[in-house]
Parts: sequence; structure tokens; C-alpha cells
Amino acid sequence: MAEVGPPIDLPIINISNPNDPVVGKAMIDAAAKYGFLYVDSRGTDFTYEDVEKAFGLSREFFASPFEEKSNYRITPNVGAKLTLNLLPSTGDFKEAMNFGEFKDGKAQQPIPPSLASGEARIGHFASLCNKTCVRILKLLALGLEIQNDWFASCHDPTKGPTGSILRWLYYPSVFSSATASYKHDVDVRAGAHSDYGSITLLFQRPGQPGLEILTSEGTWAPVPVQPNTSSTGDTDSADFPFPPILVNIGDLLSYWTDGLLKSTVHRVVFPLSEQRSPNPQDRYSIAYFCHPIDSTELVPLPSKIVTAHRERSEANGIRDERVGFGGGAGSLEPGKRALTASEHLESRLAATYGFKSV
Ligand SMILES: O=C(O)CCC(=O)C(=O)O
Ligand SMILES: [Fe+2]
Repeated sequence: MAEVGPPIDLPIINISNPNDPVVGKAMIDAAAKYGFLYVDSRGTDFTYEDVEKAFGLSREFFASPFEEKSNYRITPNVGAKLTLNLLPSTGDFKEAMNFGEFKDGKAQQPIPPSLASGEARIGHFASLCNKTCVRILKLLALGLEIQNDWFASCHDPTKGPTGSILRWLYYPSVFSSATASYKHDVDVRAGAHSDYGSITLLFQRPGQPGLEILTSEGTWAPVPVQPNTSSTGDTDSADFPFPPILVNIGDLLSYWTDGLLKSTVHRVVFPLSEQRSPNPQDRYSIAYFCHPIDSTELVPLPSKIVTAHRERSEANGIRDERVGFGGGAGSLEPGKRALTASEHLESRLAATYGFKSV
């Protein structure tokens, strides 16, 4: 079993200028090295209130009666467009509520009555998430030296359906009766996995740690909710309206860049600090899984940086099986049709189905 090492020190990137090539390069460096980075919460369109209210709604929802929530349980054959995952049946010690796309502030799926009054707010939050992802995708394109709307234009939900999902997550604390039967030192709250889409945004709460990423050395590294900001200059975490947004690269973007950008395996645990704490807290997080429009063809990227990476990996005989299927978009044989985004997602779901739903 992989060991847990020291916390990871990820860069905090300010995305307020989506046209700054220096920021684009910094983003590519972090995405290629760790597959994870923080986005400075001061350079986004989210206000303190947007994030507070979103967590408020989530907390209220998970506190609602089990019978009410269970009407929105995930059913096996709805693929990516899932709704609710409930304790204790999932194997992991968590509950999750998924929202598919919103249209004009309206969810395209049944919404529990307790959330009806919050529907427009949740839709607004999802649209801010998409906007933020588009900004990040522009910076990644800049860093890869391709046209800056290369990714952005195929992640525009007004042009067609996408697989994007907003997910609320709730992980009861080690003190909760819901987790009483689990061995807190060995069991996990969410098993090791990588995300399927292009990029994921993760919002976390102060004092509610638990995320770990698998490093290239094969050890688990805890990801602090409030990173050590001293390395970024004269600021400290009190200057952030809310903790930085954690961003990670998903399988699809890794496939599209022939593995240059890493889709890093991660999990959620009961951290030791929490197990020893006299006052362990429940963990709430909000994830936004950004996917391209379903029909997007994953054709090779016209990026010299990706081509050079591919040639280097081939010369070294490196093939990372985790990054996707068939090696990556650049291995498309002449005359063959490229995979579409929805085919890529289906193949990922099929490969892991029955093992884990992320
Ligand atoms: O809650 C978290 O920290 C991570 C959740 C996650 O990785 C996922 O839902 O894919
Ligand atoms: Fe994940």
C-alpha cells in the first residue's frame, strides 16, 4: 500500500488576465508536473457570497431526511447524468448530489423539493464554474501555443449538450454514526480515481481537509485546503475571500494532449489530524466536472509542445496506460475517425463501471 508523505506544495495561479502567456506557461508547467494547481480566488467571478450560499444549500440538502434524498438516488443505467449517491450503499463513506446542465437557470432533471427555491442560485453557480473553466482552458491553450479559443469554443454549452456536472459532496466525520462501522485508519471516504472530463474545479472549506493525490514517486500527498501562501509573496490566506479553487486535469484533456497534461489519481481520506482531533468536522466539497460538447472530435492538437512531448515519450518507450485509450489523440491512424468527447466518456465509464462511479 502506498505511503502517505508530506503535503504537496502546488502553485497558486491568478487567472484574472486570461491573455497572459506567462500565466499560460505556469499553468502548463503545473498541469504537466502535478496535474493539480490552485486558482487564486481573488481572480475569478465568484464572490464570497456565491460560495458561502452554495455550501449553505448543500449542507441543508444533506441534512434533509434520508427518505426524501433517496427518491433521487442514482440508477445504474443513466451513465454520467447521475443524481444522488447515498451512504451507506456506495462503498465509500460519502453522499453526492449531481446536477447535469442547467438551461436558462433551470435544471434538466428532477430537483428535490427542498432545493426548488435554490434552483436558480445553483444554476448560476454552475454557470460561473463554466466561465472559470473557459478562462482556464484559454490559458492552457496559450501555454500550449495554439489558438486561444481552441478548447474554449468546444466547451461552450450554448453550442450543444456537454457532459458537464456540478457535484455536491458530503463526507461525515469520524464521529458520525454513519461511519461507525468503518476502520478510520484504513478505510477511505472516496477511493482512488482520476476524473473523466477536461478539467475539474474543487471548492473546499477551511478546517475540512481530506484530499490526497498520488505523486510520481508513488506516495500519497495531502492537498492542504489553505495552501501555504508565504511562497507567493506578501499575502496570507486571510486575503482570500474563500480558499483557492483546486483545479485538476481530467482524462480527456490528458488524452487530448497525449499525456503531457497529467490526469492525476486522487482520493479522499480521514486525515490523521482529523482522527486525532477532539472535534473532527464533516467534510463538504463542491466539484465541477467540465466536459466538452458531446460531439467534439478529439483530433490531434496543432501544438508543437504536445508533438515534442509525444516524440520524447515514444523515443523513451514511455506509454502511460492511465491517460486514455489508444495512447492519445496524436496516435490517430491516417484515415481513422477521431473519438468524440461522448465516446471517450462512455469508454471511461465502461472501463470503470461496477468498480467506481466518480
Ligand atoms: O471531495 C473531494 O475532495 C474530491 C471529490 C472527487 O475527487 C470527485 O468527486 O471526483
Ligand atoms: Fe475526483
